[in-house]
Amino acid sequence: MRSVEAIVPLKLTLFGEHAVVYGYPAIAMAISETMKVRVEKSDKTIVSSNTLTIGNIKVDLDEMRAESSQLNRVLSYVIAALNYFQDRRPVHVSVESTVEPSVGLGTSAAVIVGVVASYSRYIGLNYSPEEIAKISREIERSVQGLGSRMDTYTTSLGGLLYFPRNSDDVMRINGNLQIAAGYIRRATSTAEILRRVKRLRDRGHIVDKIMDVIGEVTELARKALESGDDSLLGELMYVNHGLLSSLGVSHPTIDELVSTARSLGMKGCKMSGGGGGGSVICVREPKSEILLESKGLKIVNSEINSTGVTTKEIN
Ligand SMILES: Nc1ncnc2c1ncn2[C@@H]1O[C@H](COP(=O)(O)OP(=O)(O)OP(=O)(O)O)[C@@H](O)[C@H]1O
Ligand SMILES: C[C@@](O)(CCO)CC(=O)[O-]
Ligand SMILES: [Mg+2]
Repeated sequence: MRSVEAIVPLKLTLFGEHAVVYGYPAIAMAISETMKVRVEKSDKTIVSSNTLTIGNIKVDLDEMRAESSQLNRVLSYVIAALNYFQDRRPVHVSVESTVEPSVGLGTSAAVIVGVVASYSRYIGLNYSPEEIAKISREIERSVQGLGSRMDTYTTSLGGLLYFPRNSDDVMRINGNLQIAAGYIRRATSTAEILRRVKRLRDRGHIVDKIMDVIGEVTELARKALESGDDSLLGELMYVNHGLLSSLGVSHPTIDELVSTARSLGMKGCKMSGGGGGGSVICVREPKSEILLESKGLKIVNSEINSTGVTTKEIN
């Protein structure tokens, strides 16, 4: 076999981001916006990507020098995913993404899941989606230091998923939600925002109280999803957004968007993912994409993806 291509869905966090890192519940959804990761036979280990901030790069990992710290940071998830495998063969890893990196859509998780899924199949391992999720979760945590299982599990397994409180379980939610989503570029990474939240939490108990309320909002949202109550779900999005804003993880443009949506009587919007800019979701209605675009957000395909990561061999 010459190569293996993985198609990985990106994800949106519906409720509970940041709090989930500390054991509170969360809800996320895999979406129809996807990333392709291809592993191909090569003489040397090379990584190329069409979307990284340093341009359309091609890097020879075997010759990459340690002092290249910018490169190291940008490629850290790909490198960690390849290094997970003891059976290291020279390959060309190419990442093709329709969205920019680090926009709150789980791009870090998608890159890892894509490499783990395609490389494992390339060397003849037959991992299940659950195994890919578990391995990818450990890789993401090893790079970021902090983080939950949410993004790696959602991009591996697909669907609308509920992550229960203080547990390693993942449950599928039997519900349907039409959402509109978009993103603005951000200057910072989720890893950096996670460190900021941790510093804030280490300074006092108020953060745990806020996260506790986020947890309660998430539980109510799960019930609203199951009963198809979009108007309650939308209200809960506004509340969750306000709580995230109080943790300092939002962004002026996004706060303004959410507050404009509320004053226009729209059902509900919130930031989604790590924050500091990045993604926004709204309960889908005729005005929602117009509002997102009017504030400069790039719209993403946000239909539900139910398959999770898939791979195919190319001969
Ligand atoms: N196309 C890509 N090619 C290679 N690496 C990528 C690509 N896209 C993202 N990454 C890696 O993921 C990092 C971004 O991860 P980060 O967690 O900050 O964003 P995100 O996963 O989109 O957001 P969130 O975690 O909030 O959902 C990049 O710095 C890079 O290391
Ligand atoms: C901010 C966070 O909760 C979601 C990022 O998409 C981080 C994590 O769960 O690992
Ligand atoms: Mg990430």
